[in-house]
Amino acid sequence: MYSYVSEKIITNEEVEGVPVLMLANKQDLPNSLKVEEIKEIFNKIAMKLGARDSRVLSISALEGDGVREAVEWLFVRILRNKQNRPPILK
Ligand SMILES: Nc1nc2c(ncn2[C@@H]2O[C@H](COP(=O)(O)OP(=O)(O)OP(=O)(O)O)[C@@H](O)[C@H]2O)c(=O)[nH]1
Repeated sequence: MYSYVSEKIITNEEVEGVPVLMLANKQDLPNSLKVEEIKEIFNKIAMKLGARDSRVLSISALEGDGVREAVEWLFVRILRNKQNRPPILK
């Protein structure tokens, strides 16, 4: 169900070309879904995204692990987006 919904959202033509960052949170918990398992689910969706820039990162919001890397990944894409996808003024 979850992957069906996220697939419907990120393959929608209105978000075509928009980078996708999937965060595998709660990695500090022993029973959390591991990043490899999440990648397995996500890779099936990523195939439908073609050349879309996408990444799965392991984080723990509680302990802060991986948060900086995630924010930096987004920061770089936001800067690029400003040049490549300027806002449509209505
Ligand atoms: N152990 C751990 N707990 C976390 C982490 N991130 C969030 N939580 C806890 O998960 C609970 C739900 O967090 P919310 O921010 O409300 O997230 P949510 O999307 O509403 O709920 P979830 O489905 O649990 O993600 C809170 O008690 C958070 O403290 C994490 O990285 N590690």
